[in-house]
Amino acid sequence: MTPEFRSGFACFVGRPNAGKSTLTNAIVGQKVAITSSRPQTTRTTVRGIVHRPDVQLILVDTPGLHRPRTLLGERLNDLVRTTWAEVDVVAVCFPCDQKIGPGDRYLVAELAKVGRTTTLAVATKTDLADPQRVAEHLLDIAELGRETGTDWAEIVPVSATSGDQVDLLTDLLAQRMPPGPAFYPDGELTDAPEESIVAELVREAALEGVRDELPHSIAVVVEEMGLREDRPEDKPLLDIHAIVYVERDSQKGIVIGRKGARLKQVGADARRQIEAMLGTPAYLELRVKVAKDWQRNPKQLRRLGF
Ligand SMILES: Nc1nc2c(ncn2[C@@H]2O[C@H](COP(=O)(O)OP(=O)(O)OP(=O)(O)O)[C@@H](O)[C@H]2O)c(=O)[nH]1
Repeated sequence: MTPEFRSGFACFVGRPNAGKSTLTNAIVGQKVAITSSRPQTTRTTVRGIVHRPDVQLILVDTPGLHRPRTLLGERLNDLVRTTWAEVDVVAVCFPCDQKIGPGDRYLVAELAKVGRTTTLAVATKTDLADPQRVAEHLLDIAELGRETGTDWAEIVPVSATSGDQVDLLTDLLAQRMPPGPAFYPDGELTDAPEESIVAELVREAALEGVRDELPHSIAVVVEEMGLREDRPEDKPLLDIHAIVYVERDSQKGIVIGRKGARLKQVGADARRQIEAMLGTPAYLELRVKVAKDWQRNPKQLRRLGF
């Protein structure tokens, strides 16, 4: 008898910078979610899809949960909680290079309130800690489970960067998917529309090297995207017009740079990534606009897709 097909959803949660996006990418085997060394990079729920002969595992990448200070912050937290309630497995990431802290406790306690999904603990970034420290970290995670009444289905150490134990984690997640038919066609790796992937790649490039509060002020919207007409079939060109939004005039200057140098670099970096991701040469036009205090303004948030 062939085993029953399984299919379901899992998500990684954890404090900002815990390595959730990198782990999603490592499991899917292709760049799907954007990553950066800056916390709170992830804003949208991007799915990565793992296809196996007997299982389909859909990974949902959520923003970090934090104490909300703006309307955007509140919306993000709502999005996180909704995701927790809907998925089959939640995997909490605890980076090995950092001690368990109040942020982790808050998150696990909040997660315990949702209380219906299977929870796994993942000790991420094992390559950054020596074995002794990893062992201590695993004990701390177990202790946190006892404190919060969380019954970890597994505690798995992994390194997304070196790939160590990534396959094991994938197996453990896959095993916990419920029986059911596939949700997505074979071979599809993400259901994020191409426009949103492109917008995220532009945002990722724009975040490179900016400091302080500016990273949180940047949002990108793709206004128009389509294959240029009058091109020979074997030489397609994708035209993309995107807008980089900031919150204040002063930030506009920073993003554009001296004589437009920074924006040009951002465009070149993003275009390379877009071409690699979509497999088509692209022409990318970027403009920078100010959307005053968009993180606090409901109308602006809607326009920017939140
Ligand atoms: N050495 C090492 N670095 C890692 C590993 N996983 C992630 N990182 C780095 O940690 C940083 C944060 O990784 P992300 O995957 O963006 O973290 P995240 O949890 O998705 O972050 P947010 O979206 O901000 O919540 C990046 O600089 C990654 O390169 C790992 O296994 N080993």
